Amino acid sequence: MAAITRLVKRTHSLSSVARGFSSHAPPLKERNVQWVFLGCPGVGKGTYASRLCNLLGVPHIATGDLVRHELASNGPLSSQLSEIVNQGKLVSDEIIISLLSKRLADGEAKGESGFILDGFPRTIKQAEILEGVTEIDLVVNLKLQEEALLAKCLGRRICNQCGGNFNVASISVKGKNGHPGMVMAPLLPPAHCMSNLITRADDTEAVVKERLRIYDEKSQPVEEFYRSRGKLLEFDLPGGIPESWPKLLQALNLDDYEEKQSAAA
Ligand SMILES: Nc1ncnc2c1ncn2[C@@H]1O[C@H](COP(=O)(O)OP(=O)(O)O)[C@@H](O)[C@H]1O
Repeated sequence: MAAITRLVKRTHSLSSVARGFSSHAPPLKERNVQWVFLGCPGVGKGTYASRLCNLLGVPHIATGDLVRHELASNGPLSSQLSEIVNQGKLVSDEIIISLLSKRLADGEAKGESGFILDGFPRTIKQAEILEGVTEIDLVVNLKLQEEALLAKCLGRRICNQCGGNFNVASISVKGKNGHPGMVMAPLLPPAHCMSNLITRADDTEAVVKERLRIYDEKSQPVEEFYRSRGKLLEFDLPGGIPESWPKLLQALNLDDYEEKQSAAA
């Protein structure tokens, strides 16, 4: 705790996060969900978190997107950030908290309520800071067999016009050690995006391997942090989106919710 207090004193980060989050969060029934998505690079946190956000009407806040946005802005942090991100390392807690607190404060000014955080917290220190300022209702830990993770990262493509996320990898993992095999079809872009596809600079084999190593070292302990608080929902992805999405909704008790939403639409 002292270390966090020091971090906070040095960066004033706690007060700025607290400004971003409502410090006196209303009881759960009166506010939207405050969830966290954990999982290795390539697991699909962004895909499932953003689908759930559309369903639940809460913002999808991905710290990786905040970092990429800052990088693209060519602001004072850009060159420092590009070096860190392109080596697959983690950005400092200080920088990430300042980006996140600004995003939360901007959202609050626009009347946003609730969130799904994707890619945060990634260290125990970040988890402790978050715990100090707001209540997290649920932490979803997405899991996928390791063999599929690298292929999924290498297959990722983004349309530089519409911002859509796609995946050109066709993945087939053989069953072993009691795990069933799985097939994941590519998520191909529509024809008009084809010529606009780009690959993230940090989705090269060497950098993805380093990100996976850093996940094991720094982020896996965050799973235990939430497990010990009874907040962790483990979810083994059974395949691609068509197989996984309905099962994830079931696991979250939202299968009815989706039907009601589409009936109301
Ligand atoms: N919470 C965080 N703490 C530190 N660095 C972060 C955090 N979130 C994102 N980053 C930085 O942004 C990069 C991209 O993040 P992200 O898009 O979440 O990638 P991934 O596919 O590895 O989950 C990370 O490799 C890291 O450098």
